[in-house]
Amino acid sequence: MRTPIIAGNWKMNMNPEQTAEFVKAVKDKLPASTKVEAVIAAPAVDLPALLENAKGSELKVAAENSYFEDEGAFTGETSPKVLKEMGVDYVIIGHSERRDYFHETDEDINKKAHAIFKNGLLPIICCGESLETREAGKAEEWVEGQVTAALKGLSAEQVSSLVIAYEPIWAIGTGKTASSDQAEEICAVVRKTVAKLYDQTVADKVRIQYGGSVKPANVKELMAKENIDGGLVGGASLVPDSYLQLVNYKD
Ligand SMILES: O=C(CO)COP(=O)(O)O
Repeated sequence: MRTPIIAGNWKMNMNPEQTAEFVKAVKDKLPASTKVEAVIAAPAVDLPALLENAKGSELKVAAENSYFEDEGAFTGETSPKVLKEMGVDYVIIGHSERRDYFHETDEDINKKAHAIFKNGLLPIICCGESLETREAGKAEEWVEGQVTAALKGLSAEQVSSLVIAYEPIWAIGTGKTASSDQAEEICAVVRKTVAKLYDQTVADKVRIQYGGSVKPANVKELMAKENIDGGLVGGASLVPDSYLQLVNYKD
């Protein structure tokens, strides 16, 4: 019922030429978007190359961040209104790297979610605990808190259409994947939180990704879990062959 969604998050890697090369290498080998949605989230500077080369293909395009205002004196920020005009589909918000290095708060992330919907885009909202929080036995309540704060004021219809990515910080770029059971456990908490805030119908519609050292070798096991509907993939999404193995995990 929920269409799986595998998104590469390139982070601050790749330039426009590499972006064009990548898309040319994958565009004819992607699954139908009704079977698995294949997404690439690229740095803002690469989005024109990504959009241009992905035209007419099954590839969906995401920005890695956007601001909560449409325009104005906000030096260095990216307008969600312009992202929509360009043809972008999704925007990642609340990635742990943005929370940690750029001090983004739950409130900022919530404002960004509203701005993204206002402009007709869909957010991929990230959440996830640190190793310290996990070891203190507080992962579930931490993630529940982040999800609750991010969704504040959004309608049931909006929440039904968005994506939440559970990315335990200790598993990002470390090669340490959460076991599929650990990932499933917290993804189930995310869904339960949505059910508590809205209702079970909304919770059954929201798509939940796992992120943190996802690779071709573990994608099938993760995707087999009941509450995992997709992956948000860093390192393994930078190479066409590995990206294609991920999005074609059903074959
Ligand atoms: O942060 C991530 C995706 O947003 C995960 O990165 P890695 O897949 O490189 O661990």
